[in-house]
Amino acid sequence: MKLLRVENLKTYFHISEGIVKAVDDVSFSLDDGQCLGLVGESGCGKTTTALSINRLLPPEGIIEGGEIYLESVKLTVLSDVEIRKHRWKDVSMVFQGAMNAMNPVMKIGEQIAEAVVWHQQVTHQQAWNRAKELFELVELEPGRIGGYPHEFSGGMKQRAMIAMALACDPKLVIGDEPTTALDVMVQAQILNLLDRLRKTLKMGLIIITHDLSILGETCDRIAVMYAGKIVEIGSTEDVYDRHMHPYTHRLLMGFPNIHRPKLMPEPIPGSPPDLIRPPSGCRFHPRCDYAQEICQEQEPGMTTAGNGHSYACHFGGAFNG
Ligand SMILES: Nc1ncnc2c1ncn2[C@@H]1O[C@H](COP(=O)(O)OP(=O)(O)OP(=O)(O)O)[C@@H](O)[C@H]1O
Repeated sequence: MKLLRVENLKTYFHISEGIVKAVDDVSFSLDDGQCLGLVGESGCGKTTTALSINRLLPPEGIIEGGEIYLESVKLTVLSDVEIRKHRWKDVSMVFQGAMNAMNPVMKIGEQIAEAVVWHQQVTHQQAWNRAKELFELVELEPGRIGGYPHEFSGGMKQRAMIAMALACDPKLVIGDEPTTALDVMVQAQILNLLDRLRKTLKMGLIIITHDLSILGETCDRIAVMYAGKIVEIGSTEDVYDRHMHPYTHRLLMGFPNIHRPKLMPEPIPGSPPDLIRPPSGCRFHPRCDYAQEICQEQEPGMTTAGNGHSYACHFGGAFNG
């Protein structure tokens, strides 16, 4: 059975300037134990997708259409009280920058134990024992459990945040930019840790990032988002080596790549569009080197390239010459 199914999700923010179509008809799924990378530039709707799954949207954010299923539970129809039973226990999130929001005057171990008490009916002693188990699970030195946040490096704090997310043995963990503030070596260690945990705990994992180049070792599949839509999705190999969407191509060119070490990273000219008034047709057309008239006029549907690989482009693969 699929662990997660997101079907035609539309999440819009209603603000005084208009309606921000942050997630606009997004579909993807995740098998048990699988890791999916959700990638795209800032503002393309990645976090809104994750917050929709967890139903943690601010009041102006409304799920206007589509469904989200966790196994057979339709998360989109649950009341606020019902969804709380699933948060942390079934789906938990490691939030962007959360490691900087730790309580500076509380021992890290106590902060993990507090997360356990918050979500499970256990005594303080049981919570402390669980915190010790979680501490070891995320490969922090047991002797450091009485330390304070300022005594921990960024990578160690991020491990502690992951321990909190695992407090209730979730079926799915969503890491929103879990490595962004960390240096390259520590980034790789945290991604390896998440990958190991996913395999030992048999949980699903979604990694949200703007950096497509970090997902290769960890993810089974990658979904590329642009301006509120998934523009390409497929196995990691297909997205890296046989991608068809010009946006995926430009994202890959934007980061240093061990396969083409002599080439300098090239940023994508321009910036993602305003999602209150997105461009007509293909939303990427104003920034696309291969755009033709049809791209302004018609939104491309998803073209299937086999093996679960599909892309939304009228001229898929045009950059190959
Ligand atoms: N509370 C809000 N009110 C209005 N617009 C919002 C709100 N939250 C997000 N948005 C808008 O929704 C769009 C998608 O934002 P989102 O944070 O989901 O993107 P993202 O890809 O996760 O980017 P980042 O990596 O910067 O978090 C953006 O245009 C953003 O400005």
